[in-house]
Amino acid sequence: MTKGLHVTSEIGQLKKVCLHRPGDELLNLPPDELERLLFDDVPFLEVAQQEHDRFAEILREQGVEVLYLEKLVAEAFDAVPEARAEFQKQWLDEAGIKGKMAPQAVSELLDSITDNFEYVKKTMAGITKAEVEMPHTSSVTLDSLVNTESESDLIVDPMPNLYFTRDPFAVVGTGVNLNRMYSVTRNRETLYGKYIFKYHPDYKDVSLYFRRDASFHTEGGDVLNINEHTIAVGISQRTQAAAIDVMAQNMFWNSDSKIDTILAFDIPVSRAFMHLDTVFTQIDVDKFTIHPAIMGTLKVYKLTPGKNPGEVDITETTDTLEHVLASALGIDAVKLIPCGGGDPIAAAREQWNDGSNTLAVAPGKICVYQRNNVTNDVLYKEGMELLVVPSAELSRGRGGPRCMSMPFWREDL
Ligand SMILES: NC(=[NH2+])NCCC[C@H](N)C(=O)O
Repeated sequence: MTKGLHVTSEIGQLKKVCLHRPGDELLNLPPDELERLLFDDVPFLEVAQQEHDRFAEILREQGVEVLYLEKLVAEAFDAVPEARAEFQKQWLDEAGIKGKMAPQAVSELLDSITDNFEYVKKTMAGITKAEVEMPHTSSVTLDSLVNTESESDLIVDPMPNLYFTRDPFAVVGTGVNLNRMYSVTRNRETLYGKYIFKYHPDYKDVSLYFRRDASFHTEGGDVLNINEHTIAVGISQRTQAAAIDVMAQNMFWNSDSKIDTILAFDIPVSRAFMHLDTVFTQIDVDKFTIHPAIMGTLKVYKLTPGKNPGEVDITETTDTLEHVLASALGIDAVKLIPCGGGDPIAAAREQWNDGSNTLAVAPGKICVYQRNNVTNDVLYKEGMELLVVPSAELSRGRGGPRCMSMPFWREDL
């Protein structure tokens, strides 16, 4: 199969996608730390894995090659053995390990894992105190004296949100935004992308349009590929307007990107609408599923290259969502299909469980969560072909089929 990345729409036939199979990180989720770790409940891992395996199988049945994040990182380390030590140093720096002796003890634990695939999964899972042998020499630190209440059984936090591969990086055209993420807990996830796009034989030559050491934060759930020249980006809880300025500079002026229009959608800042793709996703050439709460007039800013190198022109449009999307796609009209079929209670419930967060494998053929039966019924009646993903456990992390996938290759429309 071809090397590199190629994504110029949200709906062109999906050929390759990157997933992460939920792993032991979900066993290390302390119930009293859920909010900080951006989770709403503790999923039952075995069932979450079964559901996820079914999701992957559904994609393979559609002719999609399924890549796993953890495997890509291991392949990068297999290809360039020195990369693992470089990664480990950075991973340790960002792991938030407290105490004098603990970093060394954790490092030794990781070094004892020879197989790169097992090693990568361990760096994702988190590390408990019981797993490392701490030397008995004094390990008192000011932090351990002062913050006695923050004693945790974990030395290193798990990364429970990793199965939402949509967010740490975002493929645009033939390049990628390697994100700096909003939260400390999720920002550690971007390290895996860094090592894939630096060392993996198939992906090391792609252009980066954003970097994880940027001053502003952005996440892939906010980036929608409208066509080869246009992306939509949410200004949201997760993506700052200033991050979009950086993207525009890099895409318009400092790279091989074909993007010459960025539409910045200013959406309300809230947990339920954390990313643009929690309020709408494209499902067909002229159809989107949306959360009704976002309907009506929306502030949208259009960024395009200015006359002189390095200049970006910005205009503000205040138009309906339908008009903005139709003109971006270059078509007469788009149809917005509301989550919950217009019933406010069903809409709120099903949006909470990612009823508007669909993944198109081809125009009109979409992966949806099984539990959102009201919305799914509406989509079915609109003529969509539904690929139904079981969702009792996966949905507890607040992300749906789009959040759980990062397309690496789609056919052009
Ligand atoms: N693209 C998305 N909508 N991703 C959803 C991510 C959910 C995750 N628990 C978070 O808060 O970050």
